[in-house]
Amino acid sequence: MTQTPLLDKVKTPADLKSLNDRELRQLADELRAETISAVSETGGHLGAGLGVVELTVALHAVFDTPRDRLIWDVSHQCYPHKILTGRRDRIRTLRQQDGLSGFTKRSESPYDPFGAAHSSTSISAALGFTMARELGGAPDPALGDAIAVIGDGSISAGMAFEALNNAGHLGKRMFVVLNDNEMSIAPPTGAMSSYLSRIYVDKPVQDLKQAMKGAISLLPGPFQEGARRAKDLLKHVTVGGTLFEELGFNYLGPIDGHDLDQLLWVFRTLRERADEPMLVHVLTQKGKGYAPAEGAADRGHARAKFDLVTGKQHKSPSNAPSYTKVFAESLIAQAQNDDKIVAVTAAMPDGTGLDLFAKHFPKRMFDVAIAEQHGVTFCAGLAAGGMKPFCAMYSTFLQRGYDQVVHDVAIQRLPVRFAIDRAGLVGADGATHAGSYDVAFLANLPGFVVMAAADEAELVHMVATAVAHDDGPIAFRFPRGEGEGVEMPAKGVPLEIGKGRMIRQGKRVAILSFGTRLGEVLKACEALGAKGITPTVADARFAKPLDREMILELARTHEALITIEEGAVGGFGSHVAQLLADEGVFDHGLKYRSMVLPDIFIDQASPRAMYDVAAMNAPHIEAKVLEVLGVAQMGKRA
Ligand SMILES: Cc1ncc(C[n+]2csc(CCOP(=O)(O)OP(=O)(O)O)c2C)c(N)n1
Ligand SMILES: CC(=O)[C@@H](O)[C@H](O)COP(=O)(O)O
Ligand SMILES: [Mg+2]
Repeated sequence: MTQTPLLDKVKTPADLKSLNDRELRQLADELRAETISAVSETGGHLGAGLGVVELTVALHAVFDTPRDRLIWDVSHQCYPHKILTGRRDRIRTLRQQDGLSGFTKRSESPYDPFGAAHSSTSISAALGFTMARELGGAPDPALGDAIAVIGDGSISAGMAFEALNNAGHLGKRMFVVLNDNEMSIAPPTGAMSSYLSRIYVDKPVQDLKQAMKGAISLLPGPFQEGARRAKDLLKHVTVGGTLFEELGFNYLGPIDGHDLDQLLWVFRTLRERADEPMLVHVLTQKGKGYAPAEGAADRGHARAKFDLVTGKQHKSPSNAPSYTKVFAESLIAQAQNDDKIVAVTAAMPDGTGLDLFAKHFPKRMFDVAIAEQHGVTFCAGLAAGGMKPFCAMYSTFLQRGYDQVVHDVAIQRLPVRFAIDRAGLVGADGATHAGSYDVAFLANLPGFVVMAAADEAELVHMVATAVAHDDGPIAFRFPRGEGEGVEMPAKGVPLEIGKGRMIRQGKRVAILSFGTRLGEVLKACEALGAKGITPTVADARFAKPLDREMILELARTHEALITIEEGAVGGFGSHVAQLLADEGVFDHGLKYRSMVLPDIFIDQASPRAMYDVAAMNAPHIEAKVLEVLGVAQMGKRA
C-alpha cells in the first residue's frame, strides 16, 4: 500500500495553505496514487481525474474554496477534488448505492458549488456566480471568484461558446481553465479541436514563469514594481489573436498542466492581478501517471474495477450480446443494402456502437462532437436531403437537443430515425444519466412513432422498422447492458406500425409492458402462477401510435389492466390512460394501474437496485397484481 503521509494530513483544502511548493508536489503524487487505488476498487472515470491532479492541487492551494467557486465541467474528473475536499474517507464508496456520486453534487459538499455530468455547462454557471457576486448575492459562504475547468471535448459544444460570448461581453473577473488533453471519450473530432492544436503547434509550451520574469526585467523600473494589471504583463507572453481574445477573454497559455510550479505561479499571479475574464489554456495528458491508462486508446476514460498492478479489469462474463452491439450490427446489416442509411453520434462512437458502423462505412458515420443540438438538426437536414439518418444518442443526452427534435424534425415531419440507447435507469452514473424522459417528451409530438424493444430480437426488428418508415420521425429505445439471451432472428423484419403482440393469454388481469420490463413481468407471472393467478401479458411495442384495438380488447376482457415502462410519468401509461378515458372504459369499472418511475431522482446503484427503489422489479409487479385484484388484503386465493 502506497504511503500518503501528506495527504493523510489534508482534511480540507485549507490544509494546503500550510504546505510549501515542494510539499505540494509530493501531495500531488500521493493524490494520484490514492485516486488510482480508489478507482481500482470502485471502477469509474479514471483517466480524466489523473490528468487534472496537479491542476486540482494548484487550484485548491491558490484559491479559497469553497468561498471561491470551483466548477468542474462534466465533473467526471472530480475524484481528486473529492479526496482533497473532506471526502477521502468515503472515496471507496464512489458510484455505489448510498456512496459518493461519481460527479459533483451540491447536496454532497459545499465544495461542489454546481453539479454536473452533462458537459459544457461550467462557464455559464461560473458566469452566473460571477454576476451574482457583482450584484451582491451573498449565500453562505460569501461569493468569491468563479473558476470553470472545462475540457477540450466539452468546449466544442455550442453552450460553452454561448457562455464565452456572454462572459466576454460582461467583462467581469472570472477564470476559465481550458484543460486540453486532446481527448474527448474518443479522440475529439471537429474544427475546434484542430484549432486548439494549431494555437500551439509551432510554439513551445510556454514557461510563463520565466517569460514573465523576462518581460518584467525589460520593463522600466516603475513598471517592475507596479505592473498592476495582469494584462499588462500577460500580453508579453500570450499568443496573440486567439479566438478567445476575440470573444473578450485574456488568453494565457498554453502551459504544461503537469508542471505544478508553473500552475501555482500562474494562478497566484492571476488571483492577485486579474480584473477581466481570463482563459488559461493548460495542456495535460488524460490517464497521466498510470501506464495502463496512458497506453489505452481511451486513456482510461472509464474503468470497471481493476488490478492495480496489471490494470486488468474485472468484468463479469456476458451471457448475451449488449443491446448497443445488437443495434450496431443490425444497422450495419441494413446499411449493406441501403446506401441512404447514415449514422450520427455526438461524441459517443463507442457508447452507441457507431464505431463498429464506421469501420464498415467510414463515410457514412458522422461524429459531430459534443453537440447534440447540432446533431439532431444535422440529421433533419440529412433527412430533408433524401438520406436516412440514424441519430444515435443516449436518452439523457438527447434531452439537450429537444427543441431541435420539436422544431426541426417533428414539425417538418422529417424521417429522422432516433436510436435511443441507455433508456431507463443506467446504474453507477446515477440520476444525471438516467434515460427517464424520452418517451414522455417524444410521444406527445404529433406524427412521431415511438417504440421500445422488449429484448434484443425485438431491437433487430425495430431497426428494420425504422429503415422502412419514411413518413416522419421514428424512435426506438433500448437499455444499457446485455440483452435477455433470446434467440436472434436471421434478419430484421419491419413491424406493422402501431401493433403490439400478445405474449401469453391469461385471465382477470392483463399486464401491458412497454420495453424490457417484460422479463420482470414474466418472472412475476411465474410467482403469481403458484398462487393460482395467471395474468395475460402483452408487449405494446409502440407508445405511439398505440395499438388501440389490442388495448381496448384487453380492457374489455379483463377485470384489471396494468401498464409498465422504464420511464417517467407522462409516457406510455399516460397515453394508455388517456385512451381508456377517452373511450369511456373507466365508466364501466376497469381497474387500471400504471407502473412508472417514481417522481424522484434516483441516486446511483446497480440498475436492479435502482429498479428496487422504483418498485419495478418482479416482486413489485407481483404485489401490484395482488393489490389490484384485492388479493393481498384478503390473503391467498384458492
Ligand atoms: C451533453 C453531453 N454529451 C455527452 C456526454 C458524454 N461525455 C462525457 S465526458 C465526454 C468527453 C469530454 O471530453 P473533455 O471535456 O475533453 O474531457 P476529458 O475526458 O478529456 O477530460 C463525453 C462526450 C456528456 N457528459 N454530456
Ligand atoms: C461521463 C459520461 O457522461 C460518460 O463517460 C458516461 O459515463 C458514459 O456512460 P456509459 O458507460 O453508459 O457509456
Ligand atoms: Mg479532453
